[in-house]
Amino acid sequence: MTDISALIAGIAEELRFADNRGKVANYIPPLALVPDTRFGMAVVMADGTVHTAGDAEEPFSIQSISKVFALTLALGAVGDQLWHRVGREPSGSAFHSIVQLETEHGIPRNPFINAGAIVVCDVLLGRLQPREAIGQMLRFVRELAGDDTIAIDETVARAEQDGGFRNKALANYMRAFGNIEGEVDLVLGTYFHFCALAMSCRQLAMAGRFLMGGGVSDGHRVVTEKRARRINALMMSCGHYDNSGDFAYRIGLPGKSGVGGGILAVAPGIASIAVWSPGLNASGNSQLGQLALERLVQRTGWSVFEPRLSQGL
Ligand SMILES: NC(=O)CC[C@H](N)C(=O)O
Repeated sequence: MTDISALIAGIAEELRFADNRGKVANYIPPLALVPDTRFGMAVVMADGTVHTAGDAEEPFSIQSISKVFALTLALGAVGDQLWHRVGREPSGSAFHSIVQLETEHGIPRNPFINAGAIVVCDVLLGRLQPREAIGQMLRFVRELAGDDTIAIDETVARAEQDGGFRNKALANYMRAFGNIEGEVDLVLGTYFHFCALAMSCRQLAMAGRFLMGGGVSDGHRVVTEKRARRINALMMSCGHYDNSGDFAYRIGLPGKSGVGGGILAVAPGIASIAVWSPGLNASGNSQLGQLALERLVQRTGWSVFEPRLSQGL
């Protein structure tokens, strides 16, 4: 039996003095203030045991990782109807790219790029007021994590509302194609509040349990097994923007990153994993977070592409 606590403590120690730490995002001013020396990791095993290392209890801005929770809520609200308005293919483009929207008639490639997540928010607002949708999201992640202290960082939400010019362009552009139905400001306000959720590695790994557990978290069914499998498939193919292929190649787990430097990764049936290191690579994914996950899967054999001997292969 591998000692997971010792394993991740070892990885945290190895990466402590890494010199290629990536660059902290600065286009959202409050994110630029986070020191690049922060590093946290949390692993929740299928049996419920939790292992943490480094700054695993410190909340950080989960940013695009919220797109996983928003997608889950939207699928719950409208089911497969969602796929009329957003695709399921990797974009091969940057997270905030606009280029494909012109030739693809305002239909974003997938729900994990900004354009796709903005459409997902618009879908949620088809049934709820922004305040209700934000409240629903907060209740959802609190329940998934089993932790009522999770909050939204209003400073981050406001900073994105004050800047966020690319997101405004994306939303307006999609509105021109008829793929945003609500008021652009309200849709974006909701989107920015989702992105501004602050969670620690422990809270995030706890919240990811339903994706590890075939849709079940802590004995409660959150989504069907089929839906959990499909969300994992989207995370594998699209969770890291134009870096998704490389993430699958190196790590081999469904994962979703955010520009706050967090990554949620899922080893189905085995573990839910969160890692945080604020420095980003050129595609906007945590540089050391990916390296830490790569080392973890190399040492545990948790990649989904690993032959599972227990299944008689
Ligand atoms: N990749 C990300 O985490 C991007 C999210 C960020 N809030 C944005 O919209 O730009």
